[in-house]
Amino acid sequence: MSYVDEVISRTIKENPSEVEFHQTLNEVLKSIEVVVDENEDAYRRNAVLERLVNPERQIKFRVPWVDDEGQVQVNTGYRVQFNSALGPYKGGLRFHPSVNIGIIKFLGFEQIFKNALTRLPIGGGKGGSDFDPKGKSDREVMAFCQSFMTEVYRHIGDTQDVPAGDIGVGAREIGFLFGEYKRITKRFEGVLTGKGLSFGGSLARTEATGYGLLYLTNEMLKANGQSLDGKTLSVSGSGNVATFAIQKAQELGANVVSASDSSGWIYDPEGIDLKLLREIKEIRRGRVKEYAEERKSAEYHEGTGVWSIKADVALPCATQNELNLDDAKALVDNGVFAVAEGANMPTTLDATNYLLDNNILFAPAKAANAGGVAVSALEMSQNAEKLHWSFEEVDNLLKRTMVNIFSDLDSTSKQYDAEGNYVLGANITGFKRVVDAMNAQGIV
Ligand SMILES: NC(=O)C1=CN([C@@H]2O[C@H](COP(=O)(O)OP(=O)(O)OC[C@H]3O[C@@H](n4cnc5c(N)ncnc54)[C@H](O)[C@@H]3O)[C@@H](O)[C@H]2O)C=CC1
Ligand SMILES: O=C(O)CCC(=O)C(=O)O
Repeated sequence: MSYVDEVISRTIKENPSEVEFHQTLNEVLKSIEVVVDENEDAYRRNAVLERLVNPERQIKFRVPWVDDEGQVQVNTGYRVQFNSALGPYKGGLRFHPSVNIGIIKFLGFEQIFKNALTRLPIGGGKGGSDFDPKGKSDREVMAFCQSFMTEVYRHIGDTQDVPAGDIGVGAREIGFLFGEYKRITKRFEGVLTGKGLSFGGSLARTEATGYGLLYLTNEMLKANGQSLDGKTLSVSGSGNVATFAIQKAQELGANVVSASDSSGWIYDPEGIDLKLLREIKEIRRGRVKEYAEERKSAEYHEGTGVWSIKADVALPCATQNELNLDDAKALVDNGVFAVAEGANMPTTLDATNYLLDNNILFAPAKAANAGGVAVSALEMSQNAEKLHWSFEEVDNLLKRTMVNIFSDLDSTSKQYDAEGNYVLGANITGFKRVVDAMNAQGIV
């Protein structure tokens, strides 16, 4: 059995219920096998893969809070500090009822390589809770965030571990978490990113993941003789990533015809009216169904199925495993020629392989959505020097980062005789950077 296969099977055996973590382990480790084979003796002796797949630290804790009826509720909190070879642990917090240790570990493992791709000094981590902010009052969300921070503050800091948002954690939650950190520690520092602009947040962080996705997609299309101008785009999700992906795609001349949430999806052939969608999602905290009730050109469909739309480019921006093999077949049948992942691991492994086998341009999440964490790292820099940069400065650095990431994927895929396989390009580029740093730092 190869070293990679040994490590995959041992890790699965030791962590049997962590199915999403198994999925990313398979994707990443199988595509870097060629590099591992070249260095097998040294990697085995130094247990490089064993150290890579085992988090440096994982913290699980109780989060008790009081709801509006006076009832005590108890949720579970997690912070997985996966790898600090390149810098302080960095990665978001997810608040969603589906959260468990397997999901946080998959996200944390992906984050290691994503952060490496940005070339910025950030290690990989992730956290969250099975708390569901949906339907909770602001006071309940605050009570939860304060309780969460009461435990997690002792493990984080601006040079140790810097959490941020993810699903269910936006500006409101980051504000509550920051306030509690400051109260407990007496420190006003860049311990979280995605903060409000008046207390250390960076311009363009809110837009960064969605904008970055489009900058990278644009590069991928350009390198393959295509452009976004005049193309039809199907997008899933209607949260932070989807919103700013839609906005930038429209600015680049594309017609975006869909969005979704966990209840269903909308199809609007005249193009998504982003002002209406944002009003429903951000102000009313409503469902995408309301969009179709208010806009004549739109239809609403309950459940899944957003990938059955005829389009040129698809951008999954909702959640993991939202695009399966049947969806991938529908995309190919409907003429989609490019897929770029805004969400983390939205495409199942068999769907990814089907798309690659059918020569669909495919930008994997750890490259395509790295713009968010890249601007988070720029927020850390601004906090460290106690300065604010302009929107244009940050946006230009974001654009440059995404252009560089694509260039790295492209050249690595060519170097390993797999031109156009950006999954392999991303995994090998990220892996080499992390492992070089780990090796230089000794056995830690
Ligand atoms: N916010 C950020 O900066 C980054 C987010 N991501 C990833 O992007 C994805 C979306 O995150 P955000 O937009 O930040 O979260 P969000 O909480 O702002 O929005 C999530 C959206 O996905 C939808 N959704 C959730 N579960 C769904 C399901 N089962 N089916 C269909 N829709 C579903 C929700 O209704 C919501 O519209 C996640 O995979 C996240 O990990 C990745 C990089 C950075
Ligand atoms: O901005 C950050 O630190 C986190 C972003 C994130 O969670 C992600 O890239 O998945």
